[in-house]
Amino acid sequence: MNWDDTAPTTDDADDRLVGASADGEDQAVEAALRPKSLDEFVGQERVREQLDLVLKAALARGATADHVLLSGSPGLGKTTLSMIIAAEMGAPIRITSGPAIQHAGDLAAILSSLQEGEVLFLDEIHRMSRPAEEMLYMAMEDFRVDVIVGKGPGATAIPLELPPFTLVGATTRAGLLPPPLRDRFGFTAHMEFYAPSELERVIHRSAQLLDVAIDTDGAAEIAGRSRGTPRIANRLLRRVRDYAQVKADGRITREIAATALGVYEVDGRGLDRLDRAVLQALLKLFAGGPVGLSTLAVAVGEERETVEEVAEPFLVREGLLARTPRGRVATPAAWAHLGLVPPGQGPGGGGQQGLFGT
Ligand SMILES: Nc1ncnc2c1ncn2[C@@H]1O[C@H](COP(=O)(O)OP(=O)(O)OP(=O)(O)O)[C@@H](O)[C@H]1O
Repeated sequence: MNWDDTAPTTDDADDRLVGASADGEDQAVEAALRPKSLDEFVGQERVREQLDLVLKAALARGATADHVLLSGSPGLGKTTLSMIIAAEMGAPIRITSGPAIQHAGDLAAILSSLQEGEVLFLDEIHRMSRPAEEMLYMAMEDFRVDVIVGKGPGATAIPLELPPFTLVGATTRAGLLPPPLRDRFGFTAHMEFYAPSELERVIHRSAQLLDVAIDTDGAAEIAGRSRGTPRIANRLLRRVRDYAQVKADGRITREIAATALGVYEVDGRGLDRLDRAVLQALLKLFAGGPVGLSTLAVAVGEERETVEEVAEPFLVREGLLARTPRGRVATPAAWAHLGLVPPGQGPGGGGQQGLFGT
């Protein structure tokens, strides 16, 4: 057990410039930067096209849209898309999350106060309590809930009719949803990470809304470091804007963006200090592995969970690190990224040249 209050937790560690979760500042600015319609929503072409059909067909029938499940990593636009669904349907939206619904009664209170056609956005739907989840099954299918009154043998179920509504569930872990819940969604969309060209469009759009001057190369530089995630792109844009205002004439060019993000220790591929520390330990101390997770964590002075949950997913996704049954292994791309030479591959086969060069 760890009694060290000052040790970084995974939450602390994700409170970083390239963390995908929203921090306080993000929440304040995000409302202003959210696209308001499907046309404004950048990327995710297939999801957009399919959703457009689902919504238009429902509108044409004068019906409420089918329930929608959105899965994907944080910051890819699930909340934004749920608001767009409501806007496109001309319906109000109610926003809540799985952890906020711990009792079936909490859910019954929300469901029974919905208006006809309203969109209920349930973020982190996989974290709802079991009894609430079971109540949701019936609500989604039959627009009805049974409210249990009393306890024990005298308890009675009072059926309560609900107005038709659209549930938009969001989850980062679609695999954790019980099949009966997953099956009740009429439309399921998996949100992918964004291509750099799509993030450039997000950045140009946000720069315009924030009244920041940015050229094409400046946007490309920020996009390349944004880890496929619009939330990170918007956050990096704000930090680069600060730098451009203080150190230059306010205009963001490639050079300004690269220098500013260098100050914030976000490298050309979007790795930050923690990511690079993990890679450097793996390459320099363990010759590229395989090495066990705990040993690697001790070497970088972080918690095991921090390395596993905060740094590794992106390193694996980028093809820089592999998780194997024998431990963590660096890929050739990792050696190249840090400008190091794998053992045995240096001039003359000696191997270690350049190993401590950066
Ligand atoms: N496709 C997009 N086009 C433009 N901006 C986007 C897009 N997707 C997301 N954004 C921007 O990224 C930010 C984060 O998006 P959002 O809050 O919808 O993500 P999320 O997937 O709901 O994240 P979380 O899982 O943490 O709730 C918002 O400010 C939004 O403006």
